[in-house]
Amino acid sequence: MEYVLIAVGVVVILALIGVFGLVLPHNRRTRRENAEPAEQADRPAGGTTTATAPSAERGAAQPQAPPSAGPAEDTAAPTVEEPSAEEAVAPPAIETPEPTAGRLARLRGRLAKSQNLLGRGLLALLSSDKLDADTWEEIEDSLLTADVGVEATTQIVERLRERTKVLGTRSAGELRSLLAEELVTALDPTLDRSLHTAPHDDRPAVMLVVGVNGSGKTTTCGKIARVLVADGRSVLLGAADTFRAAAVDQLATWGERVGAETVRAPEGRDPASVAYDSVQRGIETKVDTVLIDTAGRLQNKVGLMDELGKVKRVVERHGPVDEALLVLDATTGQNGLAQAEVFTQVVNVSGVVLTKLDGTAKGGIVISVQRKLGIPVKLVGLGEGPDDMAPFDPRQFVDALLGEPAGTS
Ligand SMILES: Nc1nc2c(ncn2[C@@H]2O[C@H](COP(=O)(O)OP(=O)(O)OP(=O)(O)O)[C@@H](O)[C@H]2O)c(=O)[nH]1
Repeated sequence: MEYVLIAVGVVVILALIGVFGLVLPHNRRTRRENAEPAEQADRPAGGTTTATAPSAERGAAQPQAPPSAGPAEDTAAPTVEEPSAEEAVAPPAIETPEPTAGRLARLRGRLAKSQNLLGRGLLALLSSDKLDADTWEEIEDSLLTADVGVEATTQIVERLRERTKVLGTRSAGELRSLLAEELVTALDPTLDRSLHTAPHDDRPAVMLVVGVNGSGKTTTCGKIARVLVADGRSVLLGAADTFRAAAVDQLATWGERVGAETVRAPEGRDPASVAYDSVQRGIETKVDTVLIDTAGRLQNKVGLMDELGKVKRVVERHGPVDEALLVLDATTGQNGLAQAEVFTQVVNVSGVVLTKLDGTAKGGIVISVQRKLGIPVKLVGLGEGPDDMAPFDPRQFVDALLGEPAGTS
């Protein structure tokens, strides 16, 4: 009997070992098998995306992950972002933009970097005990470093030299006003800097916004819409930058914030037709101004310029473009200027918007842009905030650089 019980026990133990021996390895295998395709998926999928950033590779391997705001947005298969039920019903709060008058004075602190180099730096040099050759050289260097450009620098220095010689006493107040006068003259205060945004009898004014990508074009369109709304105009936005879905969404969001409609089309659609439809819609809804954001990819210059030319021609079937604004990034300095000239060959640029002046000490770029292109700077961008854009005024700008006029010393 004992032998029978022992035999039964052995059989039971062997049976249990058999069961776990099969089950446990199987579980381990299952996890590994599950893991393997995911690991493998990383490799080929990462290779097919255009972006090389790791985040883009992860995005491809994990389709359930939310779309990142990084380079993955540029891939050929955009994620359709359906608004949630809440977003769909919640009416967007309409904001009241700040009035434009006095914005440059209010935002003067944003010019801190240029104030140091062009303002305080030059004033300190001019106030030196001896205005000898070395000091004049330093003054010249400061102007060149601030991107004023060779021609304008030579002119400013020559005139300052002459006038300080004629002027016997050199008080701080006198030097400040001398420098201010020369800088204002270099900025040509006689240029027409008004924005042509008044509607015609039968159609809205049309404004085209052009420039290389990353210069701040879409942001600028949004800020200009706010400037126009603040000045009492009704606005419609045309999202003709159909290369980047995110740019279209970005523009629509700017529009919603000030109650402006945005005409948009699926990614990749002909920008000229979006631009045409925008003006058509503007005529139907009787808005004052239609503001059209365009694409600025420079990888293929000929293609881009052909496209821009087409946008302009097609829009002009409704009537002439009233304002073509070229957006330039102030931080790119003289390089940006070379790119800018290409745009002026295709579009009759009527004004420049100089963005990111808050991020550079090279505020003198305003002078060289105007000289080189022969086009007035009409607006300046002074930050990322929605109302961080100001109409450009040479005197206010120079006052902001030099600080309040000093009392006589
Ligand atoms: N500091 C600062 N940043 C700015 C200013 N204007 C725009 N930007 C920033 O510049 C970046 C690029 O702006 P976008 O408006 O997307 O540029 P874009 O030219 O439309 O670029 P694409 O749509 O790729 O063609 C954003 O981060 C903006 O917030 C400015 O005046 N100052």
